[in-house]
Amino acid sequence: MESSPPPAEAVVPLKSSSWSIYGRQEITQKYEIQERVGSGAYADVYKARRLSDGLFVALKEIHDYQSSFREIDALQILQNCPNVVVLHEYFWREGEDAILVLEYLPTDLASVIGEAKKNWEGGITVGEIKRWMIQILQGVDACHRNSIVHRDLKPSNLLISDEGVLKLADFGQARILLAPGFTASADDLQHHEKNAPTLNQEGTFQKPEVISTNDNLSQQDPGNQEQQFMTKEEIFRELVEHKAESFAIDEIDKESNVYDGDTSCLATCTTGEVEDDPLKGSYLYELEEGEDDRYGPLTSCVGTRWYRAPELLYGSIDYGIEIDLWSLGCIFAELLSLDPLFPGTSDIDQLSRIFTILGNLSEETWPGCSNLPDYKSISFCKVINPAGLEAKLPHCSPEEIGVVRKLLCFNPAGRATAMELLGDQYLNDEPLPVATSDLRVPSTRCRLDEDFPDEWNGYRAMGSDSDFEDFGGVNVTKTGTGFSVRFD
Ligand SMILES: Nc1ncnc2c1ncn2[C@@H]1O[C@H](COP(=O)(O)OP(=O)(O)OP(=O)(O)O)[C@@H](O)[C@H]1O
Repeated sequence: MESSPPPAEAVVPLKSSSWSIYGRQEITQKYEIQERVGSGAYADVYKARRLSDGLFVALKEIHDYQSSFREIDALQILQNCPNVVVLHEYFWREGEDAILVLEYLPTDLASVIGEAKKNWEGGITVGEIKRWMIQILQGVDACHRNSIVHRDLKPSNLLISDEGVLKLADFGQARILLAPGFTASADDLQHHEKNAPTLNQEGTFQKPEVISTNDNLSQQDPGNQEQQFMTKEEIFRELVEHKAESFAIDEIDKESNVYDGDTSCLATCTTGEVEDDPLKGSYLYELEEGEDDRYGPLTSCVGTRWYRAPELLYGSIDYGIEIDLWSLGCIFAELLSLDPLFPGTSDIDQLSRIFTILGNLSEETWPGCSNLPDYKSISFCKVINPAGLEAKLPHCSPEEIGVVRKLLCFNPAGRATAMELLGDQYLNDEPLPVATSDLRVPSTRCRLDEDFPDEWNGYRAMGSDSDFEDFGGVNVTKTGTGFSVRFD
């Protein structure tokens, strides 16, 4: 707990009395607001000090009902996970924005990568990379074991404490894939967490939980008594059932006009772009005249394209935890190379970049992919010689590339789970992961717009989907059934 006041320069309040949070008496009675630290698509985040004990917190004011609901729900379920941001309390009344009181985390993985690229000779060491990976995997594993799919994993949503502890944050797009008959009471969830399976040396899942939160992976507690094993197939079967249940919930949401933040590539267009969108016919939820569009899909998911799984780019609404695993592959590649792996400027450009490296998505690489909603609307010319991950990760060892490859598999069922990767030989081989306390942590958050203007332009462009002028090296033509993309 922080008790002493921060250095003067850290509290220079970037304040405006017009901030709506000042109108919330229940907040100002308990917290002293210090500065605004971030603004996202749905929320403003402030650094504040709890008056009772001086603890620094982040106040997240969420302007969207659905996001508030999702974030609170997910964080309550994950409250005991050391690699997920702590929700201290929340304030939410009918007709008002929700305010979440979160633990304050001064930096994030995007800043580590930015700092390493700019100032660290030799980049991030292998031992550091492994420790970051382990922490990310433990956070993602906790989500997935609780049937939560995060849906927006990216380096800037992986927040980091001064001590180097990494925590998953921004659960505004998370979905809880409920098991039939599973009610998420606090007791159930603690029990679920405690008894969740983990991977053992033989590649089967073992109960109860033995993954250590200690620094040394090899010091896991061997003393578990109960020996129940589940195969990967059994775990996936369970998750497929959860997926079906979740889909039913999406339908219910739709009927009650509480829209899901659709994560298909189409969801990233702005309203003005809809008319020009080649895949317009596939929009999931088109607004009726006079309908409230606050929760509509058209503004959701902006800013996540670089980490988005191919099935989402092709408009899948029948997906599960595997979309997070694709994002993990992109994040790990970025940790290794310090550059985003697939920095697409539009969704079609995103797919083009993926295919240029990995080869085309086809029935051979993923049987059944031709049933994806937008698969037939757009055809990509065959990439004769895919460049391969080696071309994007030229300084990486085969083992490092192997870890990324296990995640960037077209067929979602073929992607390694977080549990499996935690047991991966790569993480247990020399050089071993450094201790968390030995990780280098930047003292501030990297401002992408200031530190990396080129990348920032790319991030900004992520909001637009239909701008064919953005295509570099890709030729798009209209066909009878949709569009065809040729690589120049
Ligand atoms: N617990 C926290 N501690 C410190 N800063 C935080 C915390 N949570 C969020 N922030 C900052 O606020 C920014 C916006 O928060 P967040 O990503 O949760 O909101 P969002 O509206 O869902 O964003 P996005 O549009 O990126 O998805 C983050 O990028 C981060 O800089």
